[in-house]
Amino acid sequence: MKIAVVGTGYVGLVTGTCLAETGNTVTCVDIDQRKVQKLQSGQITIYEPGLEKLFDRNLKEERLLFTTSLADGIKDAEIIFLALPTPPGADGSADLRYVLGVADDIGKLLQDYKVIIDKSTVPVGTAEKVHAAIAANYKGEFDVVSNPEFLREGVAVDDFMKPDRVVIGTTSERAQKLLTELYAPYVRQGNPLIFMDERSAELTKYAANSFLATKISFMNEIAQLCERLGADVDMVRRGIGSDDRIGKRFLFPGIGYGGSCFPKDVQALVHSSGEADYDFKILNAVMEVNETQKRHLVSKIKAYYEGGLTGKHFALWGLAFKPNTDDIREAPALEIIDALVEAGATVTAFDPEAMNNVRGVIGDKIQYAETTYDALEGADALIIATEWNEFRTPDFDKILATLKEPVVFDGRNLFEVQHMYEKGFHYESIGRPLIQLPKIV
Ligand SMILES: NC(=O)c1ccc[n+]([C@@H]2O[C@H](COP(=O)([O-])OP(=O)(O)OC[C@H]3O[C@@H](n4cnc5c(N)ncnc54)[C@H](O)[C@@H]3O)[C@@H](O)[C@H]2O)c1
Ligand SMILES: O=c1ccn([C@@H]2O[C@H](COP(=O)(O)OP(=O)(O)O[C@H]3O[C@H](CO)[C@@H](O)[C@H](O)[C@H]3O)[C@@H](O)[C@H]2O)c(=O)[nH]1
Repeated sequence: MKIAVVGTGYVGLVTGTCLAETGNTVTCVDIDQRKVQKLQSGQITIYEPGLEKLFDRNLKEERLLFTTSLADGIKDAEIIFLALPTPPGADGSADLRYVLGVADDIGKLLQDYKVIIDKSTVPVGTAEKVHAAIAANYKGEFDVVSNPEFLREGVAVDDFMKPDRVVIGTTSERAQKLLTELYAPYVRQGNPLIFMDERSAELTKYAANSFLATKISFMNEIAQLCERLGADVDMVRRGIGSDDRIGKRFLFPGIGYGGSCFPKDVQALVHSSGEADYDFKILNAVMEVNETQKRHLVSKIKAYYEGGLTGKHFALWGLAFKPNTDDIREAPALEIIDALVEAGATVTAFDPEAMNNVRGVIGDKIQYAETTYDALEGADALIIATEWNEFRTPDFDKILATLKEPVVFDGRNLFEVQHMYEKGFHYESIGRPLIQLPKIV
């Protein structure tokens, strides 16, 4: 099939590349000229494991094309995906200006039947707005479908190629037929294509993200309780996760959820609820708990250094909002940095992929290390903010030998508490017992 993908950011590039991989010809459109030039010249613009190989192959075989011209991009396409940003507005609502702006442009360009698919995360009723924006300028037949994307950064290729499910919101039989054909190679393993109306599909996306965020905030509160009651959240997690009804995944406490989706989507659903005259109480609490959790590790650090943080120097492992991505949107590590610097401390950070992005945003507010161990030079303590695999089995003796004092604040519970104690560390993590060593400060 001939496909256009409008918006070549994270979702657009993964969608375009994975659709080309099964033999479709995909033209990706973006207004960012530099991005398009880079992609045309064969340089991938995001770090996503496994994507580059597919990108190279499909670019070389001319199934994957890039342009800044919407008219050229959609001219021959049967299907147009919108993978445009929907950032939070000042009031928390999803900003639809990009989606509706492009819909308006598409309306001026359409000449024959096409299916316009909304892959962006958008509030209930957006498919109708997109339809109206196109219909204002185009009087022929077309369909607008809500087809939310559930991929996770870091495993996005697998999530797209072998999705748990594909949700398709449309009541048009013609669009259903086309999308059944398009997605056939991806749902071969028996995972379902779930058809529903547009509004339910739009809400499904927000419900999924909000439910997962709720799971995380719930576990962060259990972790808070563990710290107060002398229980171990790792044990509680295993104890409840083995019940199929609860499930093992997304039960990891930490430094709060971040990334480009959960914070904005929970906020947007709360806003939509308000507009529908409904107070979504659970989600308000989920957001409040997350804000508290983002400050929790720094609270522990401040409590440890009774004399204050002025003049203290910290090594920070991890900047990306989660491992296997260079994405730093709403990364909790950035809030930790702000709080430490504000309290008079200095920071040297290391992240395997995200340092360039961080440099672009906060510049020399912190120092950047070449390796995990370089970051430790001259530091009073180590702080862990992202659970990259390479941080999981470090050379503890080297850490002991390099840090000024053997102190580790771990926001991701990477190490065994007992092991750290035996090694001689003062080790604080989230929701687990603290085995007290004599204070060093
Ligand atoms: N990032 C994820 O993991 C993820 C997963 C599922 C769903 N989503 C949703 O998908 C949508 C896109 O997210 P993203 O992370 O890919 O965003 P992004 O910011 O990475 O990419 C958006 C792209 O759209 C381009 N763009 C903006 N205006 C344009 C226009 N008028 N014409 C053409 N291109 C234009 C931008 O230049 C940018 O390259 C959002 O609604 C998001 O909530 C994201
Ligand atoms: O047990 C857990 C699991 C995750 N997180 C945090 O939650 C955030 C989000 O993680 P994850 O969901 O893995 O990352 P995203 O790539 O943002 O993916 C989410 O957001 C996407 C955009 O909407 C959706 O498509 C995905 O299905 C949804 O998982 C990160 O800060 C994680 O550190 C935890 O704190 N504990």
